[in-house]
Amino acid sequence: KKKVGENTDWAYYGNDLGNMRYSALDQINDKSIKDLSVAWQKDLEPKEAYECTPIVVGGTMYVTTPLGPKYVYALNAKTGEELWKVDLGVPQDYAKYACCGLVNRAPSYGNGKVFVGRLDGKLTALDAKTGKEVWTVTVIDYKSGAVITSPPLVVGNKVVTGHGGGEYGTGSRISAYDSETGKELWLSYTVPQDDKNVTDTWKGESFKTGGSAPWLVGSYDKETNTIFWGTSNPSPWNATLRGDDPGKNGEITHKNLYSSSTLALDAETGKIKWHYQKTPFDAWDYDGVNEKLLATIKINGVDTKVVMEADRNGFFYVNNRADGKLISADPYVKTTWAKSVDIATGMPVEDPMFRTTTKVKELTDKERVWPSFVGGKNWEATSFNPNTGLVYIPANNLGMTFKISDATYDRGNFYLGAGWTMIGEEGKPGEFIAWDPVNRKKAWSVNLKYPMPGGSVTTKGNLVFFGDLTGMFYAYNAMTGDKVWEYKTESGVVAAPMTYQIDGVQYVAVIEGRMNVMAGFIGGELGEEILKATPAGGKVNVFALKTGK
Ligand SMILES: O=C(O)c1cc(C(=O)O)c2c(n1)C(=O)C(=O)c1cc(C(=O)O)[nH]c1-2
Repeated sequence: KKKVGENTDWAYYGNDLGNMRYSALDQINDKSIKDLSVAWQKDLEPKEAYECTPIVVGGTMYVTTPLGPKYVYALNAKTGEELWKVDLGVPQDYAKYACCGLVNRAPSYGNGKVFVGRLDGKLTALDAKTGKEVWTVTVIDYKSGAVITSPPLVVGNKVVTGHGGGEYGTGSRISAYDSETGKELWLSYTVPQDDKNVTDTWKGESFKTGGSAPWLVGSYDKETNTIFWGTSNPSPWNATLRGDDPGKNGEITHKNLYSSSTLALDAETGKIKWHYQKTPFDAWDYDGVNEKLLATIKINGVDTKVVMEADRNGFFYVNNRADGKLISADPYVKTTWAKSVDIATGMPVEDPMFRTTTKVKELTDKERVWPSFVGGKNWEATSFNPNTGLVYIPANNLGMTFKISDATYDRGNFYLGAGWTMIGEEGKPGEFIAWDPVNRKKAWSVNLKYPMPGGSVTTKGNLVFFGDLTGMFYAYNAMTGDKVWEYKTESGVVAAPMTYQIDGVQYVAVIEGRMNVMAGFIGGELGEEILKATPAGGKVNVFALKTGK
C-alpha cells in the first residue's frame, strides 16, 4: 500500500506504454469509494468536444484542448491552479481536413518536455516547466487531408507519431523524431510503396492513395524493443475501386495490405517486423487502429505475452506478441459481416451477403451490417485489470445500411464513395462490456442509452471508472459489475479518466466535453438526440476521498 508522502504519476495516455490503463493505487477502492467527492475542478477553453486524458508528471497535470489543440495547459495536480497556458497558434483552416473530430486525445511527456500532435500535421515539443516551445516539426502536410489527433509514443530519445487521413487517401506513415532536437530518425510507410508484395495486393495504382492511417495511439514493448500500431481503413470506402470482387468461395484477391492491420515495428529502425490484418479488403470502414493492449495472460494454462484488441470490426483479437500469430478472435458485439475467424489462417469467414461488390451496390435494411463503421468499439480506451483478468470495453451496438458509388481521388477532399444509415440496438446502442480474454466471453456488461461510451481506467482498488454521453461519470466494481458510485457532469463524457497520487492522496480525474462530429456520422434520430443531450463542455473534474487519506 502507498504510504503518505508517496507520489505516483500517470505519464502516458494509457499509463504504461502497453496501454493497459491499470493503476496499482488502491486508496480509492470498492469500500472507500462512498467517500469519493470533488477535490477540484478547472474550466477549460474552448468549450467543445473533449477526448483528452490528462497526464500527471511530478505534481503537474498537462491537458490538451480541442481545436488545434487551441491550448495546452499545465495545472498544479493537487489544487488545479494554472501554472501556464500556451496558445499553439495552429492555423484555423485545419477543420476542412479533420474527418471526425477537431480533437486531441492527450499530450505525452519525456525528458522534461511535453509533446503535442496537432491538427495541422505538426508535432510540437514544449518545455514542461515553462510551456516555451522547444521545437516543432511537420510530420505530414495537412492539406493532403491529414491530421494528428492522438499523443505520440515516447521511447527513450525517440518521439514516435502516426497521423490521420484514412478518409482522404493520404500516403500514411509512422515516424520517429529525436526528443531533444526534433530531427527525424526514421520513417515507415504503412503501405510500403516499394514492396511489390504489398502493392500487388491493391488493384492498379490504388495503393498510392490507399489511406491505412495510423491515427490512434501506439504501444511499446521494452523487452523486444518493439512498437505496435494499428492502421485505418483502406481508402476509398468503396472496395471495388481497390480490388476485384471476392471469388466464388469468398477468396480475396486484393487484401489491400497493410490496411486495417496491426503492425509490429522495430523501435530502432521503424522496420515492420510482422503484420496481422484483421479486415482483409475492408468494405465497411473497419479501421484497425484501436489501441493494442500489451498484457500477459494464460493461454492453455501457460503465461503468454500477447497483444489484445477490441477491433472496430466487432471481434476481440488475441495475438502472440512475438510473431503476430492469431491465438483467438471472438465477437464481443453482434457481428454479421463475418461468422468467425479461422485461427489457422487468421482470415475472417465472411458472410458474402454483407459485402458490397461490383454487382451488389447496396446493402439495405435486410442485409444491415453489424457492427456499423462506428465500430464495436471506436477510439475510446479499453483497460485491463490483471487482478480480475478482465478487459473493459466501451462498446457500441449499431448496425448500418451501406451503398457504394463512384469516387475520384482529389487531394485534400473526402475520398469515400459510400453512403449509409445507422440504427442502434433496442435498449442498448451503447454497452460497457467486461470481457474475459482467457475464457473468451463476456463476464458482465451495462446497457447504455447512447453509443460511444467513454474510455475507462481500472485499479487495484477493484474499480473501473468510465463516463457516458448523458454526462454521467461512474465507478463499477471491476469484478462483479455492480455500480458503486456516480457523479453528474454538465456535458458528456467520452474522454478516458486516469488516476494519480500526490503526498499520499489518490486522485481520479476525467475531462468532460461532448462528442459532436461522430453524432453527425451516426445521423438520424439517434445522432440528433445525442447532440441535443450533450452541450459543448470543457472541464477537468478531479476527485479524492473526503477524508483525504
Ligand atoms: O481514418 C482516419 O484517419 C481517421 C481519423 C480519426 C481521427 O483522427 O480522429 C477518426 C477516424 N478515422 C474514424 O474513422 C473515426 O471513426 C473517428 C472517430 C473520431 C472521434 O474523434 O470521435 N475520430 C475518428
